[in-house]
Amino acid sequence: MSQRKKIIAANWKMYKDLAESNDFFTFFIENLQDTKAEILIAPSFTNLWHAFDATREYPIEIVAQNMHESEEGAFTGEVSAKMLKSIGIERVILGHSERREYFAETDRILSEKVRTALANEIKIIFCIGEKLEDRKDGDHFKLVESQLRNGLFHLNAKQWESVVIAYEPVWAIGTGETASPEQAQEMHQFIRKTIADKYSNEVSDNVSILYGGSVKPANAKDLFAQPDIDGALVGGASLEVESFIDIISAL
Ligand SMILES: O=C(CO)COP(=O)(O)O
Repeated sequence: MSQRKKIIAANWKMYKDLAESNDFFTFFIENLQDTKAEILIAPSFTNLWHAFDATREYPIEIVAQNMHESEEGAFTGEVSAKMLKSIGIERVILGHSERREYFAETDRILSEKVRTALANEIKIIFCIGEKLEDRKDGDHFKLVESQLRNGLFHLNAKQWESVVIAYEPVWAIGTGETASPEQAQEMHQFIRKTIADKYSNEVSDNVSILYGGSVKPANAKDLFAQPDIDGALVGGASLEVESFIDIISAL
C-alpha cells in the first residue's frame, strides 16, 4: 500500500510584502477547513520567519523557494540551508523553471543543491518540466527523464523519502493554459515508472508527484482525479485565500 502524501503547495514567487503576507495568513487560518492534504506555502525570504511564526500552531508548513548549494561563503545575496534551518524551515523548492531559465540553474548546480539540502535535513520539492518546443518536437519524455536523472538519481533509495516531485510543463506556467488531465497523468505515470526502473516500485509508489501550471479551482478536481497526481504546486491561484482554499477542497 502506497504511503504517499496528498499535498497542496503554494509558490508565491516574488509576490506579497510582509503586510500582504500577514493579511493572507490571518484570513487563511480563519477559513481553513479540515483536509486530507498537507498544506505547504512558500513565501519570499523576507516573509519566511514571520510566516513560520504565524502558522506554527496550524497544519501549515512554510517552505523556502530557493537556497544556495554551498554550506556558506562569499556569495552576496544568497541564503544557505543552515540559515533556513535556523528559522525552522525544513523544506525547499528546487529546480523551478524560472530559476533554471532566469538564473541559469543547470542540472549540475541543482544536483548540488539537492545534495546540500538533504545533507542539512531539508526536504525538497524538485521541479521538472518541458518547454513548449520540447513537446512540439516530441522530446518531452526524454527531457523530463534527463532532468530526473541529472538532478536526483545520485540519491539513495532512503533519501527519496525526503523528495516530492513537481511536474510543471513550462508552457502551462502563468499562461492560463493547463495540461489536460490526460497529458498530466501520462507524464506523472512516466515519472513514476522512470523512478521505479532506476530504484524500485516501493520507492516510486511512495513519492508524491504534484502537478503545477495554471492550476485553478475550475480545473483542480479533474487533475486530482488522476491516479498518479498527488496534489498541486500552485502559483497565481495561491495568492488569493478563496481560490487557494477552493483548490485545497478539490483534493
Ligand atoms: O510555477 C508555478 C508554481 O510553481 C505555477 O504557476 P501558475 O499556477 O501561476 O501557473
